[in-house]
Amino acid sequence: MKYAQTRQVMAIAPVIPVVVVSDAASAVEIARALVAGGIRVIEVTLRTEAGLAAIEAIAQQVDDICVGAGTVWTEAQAEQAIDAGAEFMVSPGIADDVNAVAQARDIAYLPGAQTVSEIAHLKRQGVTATKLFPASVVGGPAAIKAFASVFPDLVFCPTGGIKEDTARDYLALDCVPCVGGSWLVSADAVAGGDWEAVRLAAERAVALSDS
Ligand SMILES: O=C[C@H](O)COP(=O)(O)O
Ligand SMILES: CC(=O)C(=O)O
Repeated sequence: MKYAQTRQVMAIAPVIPVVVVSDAASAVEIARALVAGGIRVIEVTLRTEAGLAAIEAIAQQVDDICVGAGTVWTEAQAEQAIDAGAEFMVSPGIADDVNAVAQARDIAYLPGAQTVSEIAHLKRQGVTATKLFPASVVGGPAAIKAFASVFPDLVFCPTGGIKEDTARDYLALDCVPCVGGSWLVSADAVAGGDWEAVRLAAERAVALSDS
């Protein structure tokens, strides 16, 4: 069982941008803008029809970015995402079938948890890195501190309700190498094709790792 790759993905940038795309062409533009701003990782959710095609397009057309699939719930979705070029997978909660595919195909995987019992379940499955979702609702940095006290060997990628002005509070914790968030790629920027706004948001996100 290899989970080192998950921590490698988490080390790429202080923020994993989570995107919901409506077409593959704009997904490629988003990915290029993120790379131009210094963020070389992107999680494309499978919440839209375009998700898989977007992952494939980014994998084929954008250099120097680690593309992953988010909102992966089923074995079939996991297989399709990896075949499309996903280098990591994310689930908002526990999805044992997806974990099994991740292990079988030796790919990075970040499953979500909200409670101590869910984290304990993931740990029993061999998971050493989990996302906390929705982080702001579950209790924010204070909740992560409490979870870390009983799971000192785990790292977290809190996601959900985190913004540019609150990300540092999470990143200040030793057990949080990165956070996830959709704020870098706003719906307005995508609707207006404002890739410069995405690039600038990515630049500011890179700066979050400055102490
Ligand atoms: O739907 C949730 C996103 O995946 C991440 O949450 P966010 O939009 O609050 O950053
Ligand atoms: C919330 C998230 O990251 C996901 O949908 O996978």
